[in-house]
Amino acid sequence: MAACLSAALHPRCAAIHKHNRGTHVARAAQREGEALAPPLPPPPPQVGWLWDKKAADTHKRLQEQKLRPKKSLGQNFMLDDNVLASVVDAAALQPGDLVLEIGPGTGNLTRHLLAAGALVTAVEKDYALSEQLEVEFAGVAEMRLVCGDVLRQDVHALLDGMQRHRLDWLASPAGQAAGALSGTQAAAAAEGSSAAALDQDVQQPAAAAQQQGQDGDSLPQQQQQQQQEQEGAGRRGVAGGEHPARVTVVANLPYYITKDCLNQMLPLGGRISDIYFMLQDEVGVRLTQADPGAADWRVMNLLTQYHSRAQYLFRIDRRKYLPAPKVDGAVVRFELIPPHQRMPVPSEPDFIKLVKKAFSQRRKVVRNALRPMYEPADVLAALEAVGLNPNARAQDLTLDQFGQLAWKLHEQTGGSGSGSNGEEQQQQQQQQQERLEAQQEDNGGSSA
Ligand SMILES: C[S@@+](CC[C@H](N)C(=O)[O-])C[C@H]1O[C@@H](n2cnc3c(N)ncnc32)[C@H](O)[C@@H]1O
Repeated sequence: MAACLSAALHPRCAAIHKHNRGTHVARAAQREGEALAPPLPPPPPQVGWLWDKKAADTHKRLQEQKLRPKKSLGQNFMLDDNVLASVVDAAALQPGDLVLEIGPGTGNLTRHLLAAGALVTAVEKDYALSEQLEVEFAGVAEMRLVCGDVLRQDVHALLDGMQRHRLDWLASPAGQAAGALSGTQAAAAAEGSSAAALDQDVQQPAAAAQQQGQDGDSLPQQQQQQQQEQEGAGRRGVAGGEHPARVTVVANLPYYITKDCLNQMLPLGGRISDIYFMLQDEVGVRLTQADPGAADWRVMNLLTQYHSRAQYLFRIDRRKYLPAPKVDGAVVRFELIPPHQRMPVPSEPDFIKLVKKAFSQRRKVVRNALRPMYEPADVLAALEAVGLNPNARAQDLTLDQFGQLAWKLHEQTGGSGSGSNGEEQQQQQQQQQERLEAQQEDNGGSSA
């Protein structure tokens, strides 16, 4: 059997990786259809440097550091290592996978991610906690810390930095030994891989690794453009440097930034494969179980469905957090859909604008809510043409129905009703054409 990555990792991680090796190789074998060796038992929590600090001791450690949880930063630390282990287990990380962690806090989740062999980039807004993390993880080649507000990051630059981190790491003794695993990993990676070419930004990294304080408003357009360039990038890489590696986002989120983080990350399918968010239970239920026609069918449901397949994984008792919030938590997985696999629409930015506008005045029927983007008479004609109730409200429509409405309005108005200028429209049509071509290629060249 090929040498294990874990043996070459930071020596203090070795004991934990010895366990993980069994689990990861077993998963790879499972994908190859081989007989499975019985999985190893979970590691005793005290083993190794990573477990010198238990999540349950968070309160004591904060006291020693003369720190208190900050409500303003949504600091509800997870005290139960079993919950954290379940989150990381659900993410089925392979050694060498890239993980973006939002809000590492006291590092409780971070330790589990590192123990799974991930290369972690963690963004923490709290300066005092960042200082502690810097000390704790000093010299750990698998860990990068960014002190800043995740919502103000240029996420593409952040992701580029993560891929460079991996290339640097692969060139290090730890990564070199990991290369010996590539045969097994490649087999595991084959599932879901789109055999993509190396993304240029990985070879020629963008100049800025992070731009704290950057105007957040300018990001979506830039993200969108880069996203188009990244279309087709592989979801999973192998241990070698030829492909961008799979990126997973994992976070125990401050509840109050959940929506903003989803808006920021959901459109990044193609660069990010999955997101595992620990969020408010009620939000998790709503995002994954609400149906059209119900009061809790909101714009975020449509955007979530458009960009991802969301799955409620499990509930978390509020008493497992420090301090305990007023509501329970939950873990939700968002499997991101790459741009060319999303539901086809005439123009993605216009489609999103249309959905948001339709929901902006929930009590109004869609044809009135969409004013002045579209004339009510045009909307009425479009609704009737696609067989929808002319008095439909936004919360009555499914994602598909919004798609049909967008196409019909586009056909009727030639796209002019959306307020786009001609140049934008041309660009959007070209992007749509490229998307269709990519889709046809995915379907083996058939135009069906
Ligand atoms: C719910 S706590 C989770 C801490 C740790 N991951 C855990 O599971 O115990 C949220 C963390 O996110 C950090 N945070 C809050 N807002 C942030 C932001 N905008 N960007 C990055 N980190 C943020 C907080 O300081 C805190 O450490």
